[in-house]
Amino acid sequence: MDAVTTPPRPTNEPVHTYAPGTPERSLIRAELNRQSATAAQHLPHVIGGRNHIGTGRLVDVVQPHAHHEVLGTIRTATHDDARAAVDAALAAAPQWAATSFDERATVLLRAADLMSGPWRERIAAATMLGQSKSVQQAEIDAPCELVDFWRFNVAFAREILAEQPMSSPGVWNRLDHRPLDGFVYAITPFNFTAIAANLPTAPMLMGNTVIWKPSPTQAYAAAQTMELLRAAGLPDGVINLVHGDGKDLSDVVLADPNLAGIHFTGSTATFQHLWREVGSHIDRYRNYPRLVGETGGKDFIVAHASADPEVLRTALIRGAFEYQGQKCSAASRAYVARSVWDRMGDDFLTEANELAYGDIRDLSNFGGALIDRRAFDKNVAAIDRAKTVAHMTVATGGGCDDSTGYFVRPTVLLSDDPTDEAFATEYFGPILAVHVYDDASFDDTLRLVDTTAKYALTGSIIATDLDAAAQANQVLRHAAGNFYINDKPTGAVVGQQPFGGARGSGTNDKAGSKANLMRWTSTRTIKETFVPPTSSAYPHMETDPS
Ligand SMILES: NC(=O)c1ccc[n+]([C@@H]2O[C@H](COP(=O)([O-])OP(=O)(O)OC[C@H]3O[C@@H](n4cnc5c(N)ncnc54)[C@H](O)[C@@H]3O)[C@@H](O)[C@H]2O)c1
Ligand SMILES: N[C@@H](CCC=O)C(=O)O
Repeated sequence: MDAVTTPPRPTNEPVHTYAPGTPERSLIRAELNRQSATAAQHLPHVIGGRNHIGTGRLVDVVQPHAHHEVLGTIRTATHDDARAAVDAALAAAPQWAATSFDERATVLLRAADLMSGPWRERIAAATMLGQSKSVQQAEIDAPCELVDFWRFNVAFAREILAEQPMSSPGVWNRLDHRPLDGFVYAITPFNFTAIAANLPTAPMLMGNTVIWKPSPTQAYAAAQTMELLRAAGLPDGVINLVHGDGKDLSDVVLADPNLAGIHFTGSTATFQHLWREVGSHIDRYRNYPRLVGETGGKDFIVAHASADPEVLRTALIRGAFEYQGQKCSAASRAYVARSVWDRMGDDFLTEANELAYGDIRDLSNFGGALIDRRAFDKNVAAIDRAKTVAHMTVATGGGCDDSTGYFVRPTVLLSDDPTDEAFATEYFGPILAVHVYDDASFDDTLRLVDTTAKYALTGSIIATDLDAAAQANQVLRHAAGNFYINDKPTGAVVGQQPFGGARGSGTNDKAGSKANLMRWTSTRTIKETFVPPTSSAYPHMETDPS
């Protein structure tokens, strides 16, 4: 059992600006140059603490904005690699479960300090190059959100351990927050280095051993994050990093009786596939695997007739087009009252048209490229379809160019039909569908927002009329797990806006919160009776006096 100690009180990691003349600007430039000039390395699996090359298909990991520049190679995990990872996770489990909470937490607190300090530019530059993030977008991801996940999770986990039941005289009740009885499979998306690192490390903090499969397109930063964790003292076999598309890996991992949980972030379709696979194996498992998945979104901004046009314009630009619209939280549908659109629509379209997307090594760019060919093709197809739809106009953008990188211009689709697929389908790119509604139709519009898409991740109401904001807050109660009033629907901060959504957007276990950490512990209740009874008779059984 752990002593009740007090870990350092977390505060959010300060966000650097990288403005001209700042020290961080010179440091990141130097690191971008260094990494760009380094010859591509093979990024091995790390199984049981050992680098493991494997024999699977070789895949290039490239810079999305300059796809001829190869950062590294990975090999897709085979059934043999998967078996080795399962064996390593199971072998490390008893010792890790017996390791005190403080020792487990120390690994993450040290990792957070390394990330905040000496590794800061290295991971930020890797995220920029591998995932095509502007320096500002990399900064709020890794380092900042990742440091926050690690520091806040330690504090939240300590609160969980400290919450104990009441005891009555003569009895001591305790809760033993055990790790799950098996291993956890963490499957992570391309778009956030912080999410990719949080998914294996949250269960690890609670005493579980983990198989971590990052996205192939995030493998470059993931490999460096794994190195950082090892430098912070992560014991061998506690997290086993296995690369690839996950198909062969899942054949083995999902069929293993010791699968105790899946910690997933990615598309709704992939999570549903995994859920079905688990269901088909349900009678094999020793426990019911915990399934935690944060998935897709079709996130909205609703502008009431009282909206401040400048606030709305900024929320739309940042919410829809930062990181090329590749955030699960990105605004991809907007409903704007006609009187407001008349005042800000042209300015908004002009600003969107002028946003600079390009090579993220040029710090003057607002954004970079889409992550890969698949994403590019999906967005091109969506724009091509929109051009053929009678009730829709491509109000700005629509340009696509994959000659050097997977570039799609910020695109606004204006539609008279708010039930069009552009208001319901997640394209995961810089495409915003806008419907301009009559000012008097605010009530109907809110109901439309609630029912058009299957997702419920994030959304915003922009209004200076507080009654209108309150009405939206009420009608859209189930339409978003993260709801914003007079702000963009992106940019949740750990410890401030716990993040996640329901309906088609996931299990809403709120990454970076106590609720999430609770999923990685299997609580045992212990009752100890100091002077136990020695007779089974109860007073009511005594004979009445005659
Ligand atoms: N709700 C959230 O918090 C959140 C956060 C980030 C991203 N997302 C969502 O993620 C999606 C974009 O990310 P993506 O393109 O990486 O998603 P994706 O579903 O294509 O891939 C996610 C991960 O699943 C893996 N995968 C796919 N099939 C697998 C299988 N059979 N076995 C094991 N692993 C498998 C992928 O290789 C990747 O590592 C979007 O839908 C976005 O909304 C959601
Ligand atoms: N938590 C991030 C989104 C993560 C998904 O991609 C945000 O709030 O913008």
